[in-house]
Parts: sequence; structure tokens; C-alpha cells
Amino acid sequence: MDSTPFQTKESQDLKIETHEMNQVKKVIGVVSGKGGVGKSLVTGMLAVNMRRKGYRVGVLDADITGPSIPRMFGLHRKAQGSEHGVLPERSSNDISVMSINLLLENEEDPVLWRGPIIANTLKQFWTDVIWGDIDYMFMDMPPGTGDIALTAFQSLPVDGIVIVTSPQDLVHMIVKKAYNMAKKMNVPVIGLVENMSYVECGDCGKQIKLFGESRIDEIAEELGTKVLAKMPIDPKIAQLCDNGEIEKFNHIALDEAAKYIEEKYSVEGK
Ligand SMILES: Nc1ncnc2c1ncn2[C@@H]1O[C@H](COP(=O)(O)OP(=O)(O)OP(=O)(O)O)[C@@H](O)[C@H]1O
Repeated sequence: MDSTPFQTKESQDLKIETHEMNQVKKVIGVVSGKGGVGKSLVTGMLAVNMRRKGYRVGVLDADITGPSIPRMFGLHRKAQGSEHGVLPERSSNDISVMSINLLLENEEDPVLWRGPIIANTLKQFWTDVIWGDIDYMFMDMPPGTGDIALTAFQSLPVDGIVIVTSPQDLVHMIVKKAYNMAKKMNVPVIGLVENMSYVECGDCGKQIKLFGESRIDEIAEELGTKVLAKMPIDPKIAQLCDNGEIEKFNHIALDEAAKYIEEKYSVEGK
């Protein structure tokens, strides 16, 4: 028997029910083997893409100790409660968002909690938040393959994950760790997004590969998965995120990825 803590049977047994007022059709996790590769940005852009297609979209910020989703969507108001549970905040284009930063007294306060409390918070985002009807729920996972990622995979019905990476030396090992964790937890891997693949020269349009040649195609082939996108570094995107205006981006980098998710995880009626 597998001696790792990722036992398939147990992981299925530990699934928790969402709030009775919720109907969430698909849950897509966005993970990265290490921090700072643009996982939250990809989560936000995929959510915006799906919303533009007319779907009801939610973003669950499972990155409890490093939440960056509300800021990206320009949400700073505290989430409100009702007699039934906590209400997510709504972005300007009506994406529902829940994050620890929407519950803290001061969004700059650090979350200095031990693992079990963080894990419970994540579970409550699923059980106590009134999401209502959601076609696609994107979950911004914490970086790495630690405790909270494990809780998310064990407790929530994750339909598939997107692995975000950047072109660096250790990418092979890092992507494989994330991939193997998902496999052990029986969570399908939708594909890989390589972020920061290149910078486009503003004058001649040439693609400059700041981190050297990409190996993502090779890795995807080895793992038997798909490269969903290669995203350039684009200071305009960073600025939109900083200004809380991610919904205004007009970059096509993730269009194909969103289309693939829409087709592979199709939902009835919008
Ligand atoms: N392709 C890109 N072009 C420009 N800026 C980017 C790009 N990708 C990410 N950034 C910027 O890099 C910073 C880190 O991105 P992000 O927060 O999405 O990373 P992360 O992987 O979620 O980080 P963490 O591991 O801390 O959760 C952000 O300020 C973001 O706007």
C-alpha cells in the first residue's frame, strides 16, 4: 500500500458538502509548485475570461496566508453576513469572490495561524459562504504542495487543476511535484500554463526570452498533459492588477486555455 499521506480512498471519504444554498458546477484549482510565478494572476484572468463568456463565476482564494485576489479585483470592502452565512463580494463584472482579506479587520494584517485553523478557514469558504449558483469556481491555491493544498484536494470536489510555472532551471522538478500530488489525490491535471515566457519588444515585436529557452513542451509531453498557454511578461497586466482592474485586461494569452476548459468541463445552460 502507498505509504504517503495521500491515500486515494481516504481522500474521497473526507469530501465535505457545500452550503445547501450553493450549486457549484465545476471547481478548477490553480496551483504552482513554488511561489511568485503568477498563479493568482492566472486564476484571476481565467475567471474574467469565463465571465466574459457569460458564465457565473466565483473565485475562492485558498491562499489564506498570501491572499492577493481581492486587490486584483479592486475589492476592499468587508464581506457581509446574512442569517444563512457569509456573502461573497462581487466584482464590477459580477464575479463572486471570497478571501480571508475580505474578513480581516485590516487587509494588511498578517494571518498568523497554525495549519489546522487555516485548513478550517478554507473548508468554511466552501461550507459557510453563500455562493449561490456558480458555473465555474476558480480556486487560487497556496503555492507548493503543503498542508492547505492537501486539505483542498481532500475536502473539496476539485474537478481539475491548472499548473502554473515559469521558465526556470528547477521547473521540471517543481512541475512534477505538483503534478504527482494531483495524481496521488486523483485530481485530473487540465494542463500547464507557462507564465513569464518572454517579453515582447515594444518596437519590433520580437520575443525576448528573459529566462532562456522554455522546456515546457518537453515537460508536458513527458507527463502526458497539455501546454494551455505561454504567457508573456506584460507590465500593463501588472499595472491593472495593482490598480484592482484585472477585469479590464485585453490580452489573448489565456483565451485558448479558457476555451479548452469550457469545452472539457462544459456546463449546462449559462
Ligand atoms: N505575465 C506577467 N506580466 C506582468 N506581471 C506579472 C505577470 N505574472 C505575474 N505578474 C506580477 O507578479 C506578481 C506576482 O504574481 P501573482 O501574485 O499572480 O503570483 P503567485 O504565484 O500567485 O504568488 P504567490 O506564490 O505569492 O501566491 C504580481 O504583482 C503580478 O501582477
